[in-house]
Order: sequence, then C-alpha cells, then structure tokens
Amino acid sequence: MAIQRKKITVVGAGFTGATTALMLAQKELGDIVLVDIAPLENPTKGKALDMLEATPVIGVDANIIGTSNYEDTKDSDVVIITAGVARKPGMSRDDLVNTNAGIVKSVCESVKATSPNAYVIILSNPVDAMTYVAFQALGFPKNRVIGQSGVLDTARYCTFIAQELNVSVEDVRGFVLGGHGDDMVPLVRYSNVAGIPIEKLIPAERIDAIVKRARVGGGEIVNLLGNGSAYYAPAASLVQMTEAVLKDKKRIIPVIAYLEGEYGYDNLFMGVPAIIGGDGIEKVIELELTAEEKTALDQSAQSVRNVIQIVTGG
Ligand SMILES: NC(=O)c1ccc[n+]([C@@H]2O[C@H](COP(=O)([O-])OP(=O)(O)OC[C@H]3O[C@@H](n4cnc5c(N)ncnc54)[C@H](O)[C@@H]3O)[C@@H](O)[C@H]2O)c1
Ligand SMILES: O=C(O)C[C@H](O)C(=O)O
Repeated sequence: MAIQRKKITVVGAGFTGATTALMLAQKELGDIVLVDIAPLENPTKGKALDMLEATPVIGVDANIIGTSNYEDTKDSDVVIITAGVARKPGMSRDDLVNTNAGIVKSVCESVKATSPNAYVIILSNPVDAMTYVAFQALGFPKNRVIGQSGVLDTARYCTFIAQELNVSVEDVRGFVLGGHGDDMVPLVRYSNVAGIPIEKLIPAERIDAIVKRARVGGGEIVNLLGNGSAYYAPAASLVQMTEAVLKDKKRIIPVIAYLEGEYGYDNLFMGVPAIIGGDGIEKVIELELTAEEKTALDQSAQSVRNVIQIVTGG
C-alpha cells in the first residue's frame, strides 16, 4: 500500500524556503515540494535532491522534490509562500510592496487552481499586506489564510528576555501583537518567565530596551547580513505553524489573521493571538488591553492599512 503522508508545498526556494523545507523534513511533517520560477528549476531540483540525500543520515522518511510546475504541488495539505524579494540595508519591508504583491498574486492563482483545499501560510513581505493580497487572490475562507510574523517577533522578544535573565528560553512566554513593522506591540503585561511577570524580574528601563530591540529585530539581522534578511528563525516559525495545523495541536500562537471586528478592526489582516489547529485559524483570542496598549496597536494597524491601500488602490 502506498504511504499516505501529508503534502507540504513551499513556494520560493531561496533562503527562507529552502531552510523551511529542510526543517519540515527534519520534523518528518510530510512530503515536501519546493517550487521556484522556471529559470531556477535545476537549482531548485538540486536543493531538493541534496536535502533528500540527507534524510538517511538524519533518519527521517520524507520525499522532497524541486519543481517549477504547479501540477507537482497538486492537492497539497499546506502551502507556504516565501516567494518574493527580501530587503537590503537601508530599506523597509514596505519598500517591497509592489514587487512582492505581483509575485504573491500570481503564486496564489496557481495555488488556487492546484490545491483548492490547502491551508496557506504567507511569509513574503510586507507580510500583513501580502496576506491580504493572498486572501483576495485565493478566495479561500479566512481560517485557511494565515500570515507569519508573530511567532518570529515573539521569538526574538523571548530570546532577549532569556538573555537578560540568563535563564532557559523554554521558560519565557510572551506575545507580540500588531503589524510586522517597527511599531509592532510586544505585550509586556502578558509576558512571564515560568509564570513570574517579567516586570517583577527586569527593571523597567531594561524592559524598554528589550521591547525596542525586538521591534527592530528584523533590521538588526538585515544590517548584519548585508545582502538579504533573516531565514533560520523565520523558517522555524513557519514550521511551528505548519505543525500546529497538520497535527491539530490547537496551539495558541500569534498569527496574521483576517479581522472582522476583533480588537475593533475590520477588513484588516494583522498579528493577533489565535488557536491554530487542524482547521487553520480556529479562533482569534481577544485580550483585554490598556488604553496605552490599544493606542500602540491602533498605530500599528494604521501602518498596515497604509500599505494595504497601496495594493488595493483603496
Ligand atoms: N514574515 C516574515 O517574518 C519574514 C521573515 C523572513 C523573510 N520574509 C520575506 O520572505 C521573502 C523571501 O525571503 P528569502 O530570504 O527567502 O528571499 P530569497 O531571495 O532568498 O528567496 C526568494 C525566492 O523567491 C523566488 N521567487 C520569486 N518569484 C517567484 C515566483 N513567482 N514563484 C516562485 N518563486 C519565486 C526567488 O527566485 C527566490 O528563490 C522576502 O519577501 C522576505 O522579506 C518574511
Ligand atoms: O526584516 C526583514 O526584512 C525580514 C523579516 O521580516 C524579519 O523580520 O526578519
């Protein structure tokens, strides 16, 4: 009998896409189809074959192929979109909007035709607006269109808290809400280490410094790399979201979700905590916010709206 594994397509075989494919295989989450544009078909096949040849060493069973043909992606359970250009030092994510909107739209048209039942996770930047573009192009229900920002932003924030206290990252919990820009909103009040509020452990001025560093965490890596943006932590974030869907984990994680009244926003994709399980975004969780937190979130929402307006012409 043929083995029935889950099928995961990763569109864009660059830094984030290839790293994601390898991490998916390492966790044995399913068979993987890595897709890039036709002129890059051979390198894409080469990356996939190289990863496949690592599987006996790692000790996992997963088929991995590279292609530029969406027929090979047919009936994927999850599609991850990393296609597009990355920023360089001196650029903001929003500078990528016009180029990446065209790429994400055309990718989504192919995904819609070949994997109409897939859960789609978007990474391409500016990711809140690109998730909106994907939602429109796919025409899928809102629970099946999920953007990645909050897992990564929260991971950076938690890394810095763990470093500050010299404790295990495993014990640090936090949330970052809002758009994936420099005005994202790390929620200090809801952050703790082994249940102890961070405000009891870290002086206020050090918490401020951690929040500021988390907000510009993507730029910090861009400046260090010099020619591209982060990919290890983004790939790990995509894998966590994919695992939550494929294993119906019902994890509470921050994702970019379509908001219809939640937090007072309508017709907007933005980062909020949600239950992620076998049916994608199963529920957006609404936290009670202070006036100061809500003002910060409003500012972030307005930044996202400004970028969405560029792509919708609205
Ligand atoms: N949301 C986040 O947290 C987050 C994190 C990291 C990167 N990103 C974004 O993800 C995107 C990819 O980053 P990267 O570092 O992998 O870039 P990269 O340049 O290494 O890879 C992008 C790949 O997309 C491919 N591509 C372009 N058009 C395509 C199309 N129509 N179909 C299929 N593939 C296509 C390119 O050929 C390239 O291989 C960027 O927009 C980056 O800003 C977002
Ligand atoms: O910063 C970027 O441009 C890439 C990504 O959004 C990140 O936060 O690492």
